[in-house]
Amino acid sequence: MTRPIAITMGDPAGIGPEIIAKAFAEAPELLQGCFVAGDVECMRRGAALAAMGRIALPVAAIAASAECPAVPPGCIPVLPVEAGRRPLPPLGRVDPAAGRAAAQAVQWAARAALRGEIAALVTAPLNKEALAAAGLAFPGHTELLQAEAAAHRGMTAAQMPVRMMLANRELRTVLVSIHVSLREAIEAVTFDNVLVTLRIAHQALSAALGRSPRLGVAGLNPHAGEGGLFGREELEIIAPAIAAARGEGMDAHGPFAPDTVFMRARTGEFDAVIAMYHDQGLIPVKYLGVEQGVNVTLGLPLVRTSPDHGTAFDIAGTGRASAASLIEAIRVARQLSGSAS
Ligand SMILES: NC(=O)C1=CN([C@@H]2O[C@H](COP(=O)(O)OP(=O)(O)OC[C@H]3O[C@@H](n4cnc5c(N)ncnc54)[C@H](O)[C@@H]3O)[C@@H](O)[C@H]2O)C=CC1
Ligand SMILES: NCC(=O)COP(=O)(O)O
Repeated sequence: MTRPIAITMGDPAGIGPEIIAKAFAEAPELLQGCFVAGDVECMRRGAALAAMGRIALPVAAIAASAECPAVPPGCIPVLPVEAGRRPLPPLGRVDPAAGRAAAQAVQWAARAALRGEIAALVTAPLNKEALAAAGLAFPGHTELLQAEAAAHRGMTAAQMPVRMMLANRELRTVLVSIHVSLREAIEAVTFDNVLVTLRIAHQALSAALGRSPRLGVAGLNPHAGEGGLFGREELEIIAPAIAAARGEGMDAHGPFAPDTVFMRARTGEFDAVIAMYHDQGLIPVKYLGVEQGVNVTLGLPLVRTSPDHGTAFDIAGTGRASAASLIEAIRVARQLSGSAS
């Protein structure tokens, strides 16, 4: 039997519940066998927003993921992950209770995936300020999932390196560092971090593509340092890491000027670009359209995807949020987990 896919509710003060309900309404076949890990009342509010005055999809509480197939089509199955009822958090602002609820859903789904109960988890966005306000020490899903997976295997987080990949149908980028200041990100451009990023990207994309991926590596500095005129990280750190990766049999190239390497990948020269820090890699993908991008965590012993956007507090409660990126994330989770719809 195909195992179900859990969609975590995200921060209930944001657009998560609304876009999940829209995904159930707009892509019913793809969503078959999916259930929401979260809160029933938050999902009912999301379903009402998604319906925009029409009849909202019904929300059915389930007690276990195994009950998912018994829920009739056209109904949103929700597995409550927190005991008892809480007041609905206000929409569109940072709220510690909402941050806690979002984190509990992710923790529940991570553990269910690690014990093999679900095929994959697709995470609706959470708000990092709300997560911190709730007292959680993780900057985002990526680090939280890394900690859960490492603990499950009896390892430290450092022993289970993970990387963020953002991808759409034209471009993939894998990041050397994620949620740190730009100053720290520059410090994180080390031989080991670049080589580990190449290894993780190579392994994940080899499995996905069925061949060795062509990896283009961005430089850190303008013009990839212009032979040392604008910085020496390319000469002293990035090029040696690429040479080591090539020595391990990877099809890695660069470092290339960061302002043109994405264009080169998009026109087919590389399967993915290794970006030296968060914004270097995410801006090109997001600029191609927030509705297309999917965030995939590489290096975990589970499948996790997510839309490429955040909680969009500015439009929460207006009914204007697009479910396109979430639907794409569910499609990719199905592909990666081999779970047919
Ligand atoms: N996977 C996740 O959990 C992610 C969480 N975040 C978090 O979300 C919070 C807000 O981040 P922002 O930088 O404001 O980015 P954001 O992606 O939430 O919003 C940026 C802009 O895009 C619009 N937008 C986003 N998603 C949309 C959608 N589905 N339909 C229509 N318009 C949409 C928003 O209205 C806003 O104008 C932060 O706490 C951030 O850390 C950000 C990215 C991913
Ligand atoms: N900018 C992407 C982002 O912040 C998503 O982070 P995560 O929650 O997937 O770790």
